[in-house]
Amino acid sequence: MAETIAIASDHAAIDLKATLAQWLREQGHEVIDLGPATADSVDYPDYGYALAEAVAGGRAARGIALCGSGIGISIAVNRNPAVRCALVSDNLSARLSRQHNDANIIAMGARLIGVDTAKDCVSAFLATPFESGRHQRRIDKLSNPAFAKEPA
Ligand SMILES: O=C(CO)[C@H](O)[C@H](O)[C@H](O)COP(=O)(O)O
Repeated sequence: MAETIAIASDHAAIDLKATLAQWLREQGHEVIDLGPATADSVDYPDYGYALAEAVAGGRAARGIALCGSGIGISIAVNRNPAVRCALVSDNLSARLSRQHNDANIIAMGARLIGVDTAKDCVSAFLATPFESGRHQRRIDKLSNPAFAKEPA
């Protein structure tokens, strides 16, 4: 199913961002590229916050966050309470981010994984449904920490 997908990076992942954006468009998805547009050094929070807002505000159904390791931009987007971003590095972690965590953004590190692995992660992220059930209860606790219980 074609979706609107927002994508953002820092300078370290600009080539991977362009490759994934083109590949997703070839599959019929609408891609909102939130930048950066050049390889000049930038700060990942600037782009991560814009990506989080695009997904949280409904402009995009899902998001892809990229930086050198994926760590910095995943921290940035997860500061938005409507975001559940998972840092993934293979097909299984991408699938689990959907099945168990209902992730609406995945983050990947362009300096850590290759293009084929990144595409595999994105394919799994887009194709895998949320399993709900017990996982919904846990996600509810992420949305509202007041639902959480004192650990026994
Ligand atoms: O956030 C990161 C590390 O946790 C990312 O890998 C960044 O892309 C990285 O810090 C950028 O580093 P650079 O030396 O400024 O290219």
